Amino acid sequence: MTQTVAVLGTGKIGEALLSGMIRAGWRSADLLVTTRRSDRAEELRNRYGVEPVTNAEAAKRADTLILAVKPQDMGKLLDELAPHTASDRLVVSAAAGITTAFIEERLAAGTPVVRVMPNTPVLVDEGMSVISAGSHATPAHVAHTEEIFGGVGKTLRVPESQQDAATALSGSGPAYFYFLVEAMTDAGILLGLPRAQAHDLIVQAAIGAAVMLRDSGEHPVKLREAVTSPAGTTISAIRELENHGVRAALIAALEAARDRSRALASGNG
Ligand SMILES: NC(=O)C1=CN([C@@H]2O[C@H](COP(=O)(O)OP(=O)(O)OC[C@H]3O[C@@H](n4cnc5c(N)ncnc54)[C@H](OP(=O)(O)O)[C@@H]3O)[C@@H](O)[C@H]2O)C=CC1
Ligand SMILES: O=C(O)[C@@H]1CCC=N1
Repeated sequence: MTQTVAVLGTGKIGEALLSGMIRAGWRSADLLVTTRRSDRAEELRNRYGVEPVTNAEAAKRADTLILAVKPQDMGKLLDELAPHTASDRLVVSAAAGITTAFIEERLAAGTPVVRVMPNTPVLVDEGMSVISAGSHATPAHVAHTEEIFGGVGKTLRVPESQQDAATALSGSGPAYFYFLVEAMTDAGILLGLPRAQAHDLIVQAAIGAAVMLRDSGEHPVKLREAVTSPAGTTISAIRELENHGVRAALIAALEAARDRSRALASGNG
C-alpha cells in the first residue's frame, strides 16, 4: 500500500528530512508539505515537486504526519489538526521537549504518536535520529518511523525519559562541532594562516577524526593518545584545554541543553 507522508511546518529540519526522503526514493507524489507562508510553499513545490497543502488537508490525506514546528508553535498546530485527524493516523513529532503525552492529550483518543529527535546531518544522509514510542504506538508504527528516518542516517530507540538527554547530545550536537571549528579557525588566523586555509585544515582534521571515531572501533582516549607525543605539541594544547575547564564547560553545556529541552515540554517556551 502506498503511504502518504506529510511534513507539517517545513522549515530547516522539515526540509532537511524532506530532501532526504526524496533522495532515499520516496516519490514526490506521496509527500505533502505545509508551511505558514505561501512564498515558502511555492519554494518547496519548485524545489522538490511536492504539493503544499493546509494543515487540515494534510491531516485528512496523509497516513503519517511529521510535526516539525517549533515547540512553542506545537499547541496551536495541534488545535488546528485535532478536528481533522482520525485516530488511525500516525503522528511523528520532531520537536524538542514536546512529550508524546502532550500530543496524545490534544488529538483523538488512541492516536499513535512517536517522538523523534533528528539532527541536521540528515541533509547529507548522516543524521542521528533518536526514537521513542508514545502510549498508543505499536512496534509497526515505530518500524515505519525508523524506515523514514533510517533513509537519512542512523536511528536509535530509547525510552522517552532519555529524549531530553539525546536532544542535548545528538540533536544539538552538530552545533557544538561547528562552534569548535569556528573557534579553531580563529586560532589559525591568530597563528598567521589565511582564513580559508585555516578553515580547510581544521575541517579536514575534523572529518578525519570523525571517520576514525566511527570506523576504528577505538576508544576516543586511545585515539587521542596516539596523537599526543611525549613533550610534544598536542599535550601543550591539552594542558591549556584542561586549564580553561573545557571538559567541565562541555558537561555544563549539555546539562543546560537537557534542562532547556525539559522546559520546552510545556509548549510555552
Ligand atoms: N534545527 C535543528 O537542528 C533541529 C530542530 N528540531 C526541531 O524541529 C522543529 C523545527 O525546528 P527548525 O526546523 O529549526 O525551525 P524552523 O523555524 O526552521 O521550522 C519550523 C517551520 O514551521 C513553520 N510553521 C510554524 N507554525 C506553523 C503552522 N501552524 N503551520 C505550518 N507551518 C508552520 C514555520 O514557519 P515560519 O517560517 O513562517 O516561521 C517554520 O518554517 C523544532 O521543534 C525543533 O525543536 C529537531 C532536531 C534538530
Ligand atoms: O536548538 C534547538 O532547540 C533544536 C533542537 C535540537 C537542535 N535544534
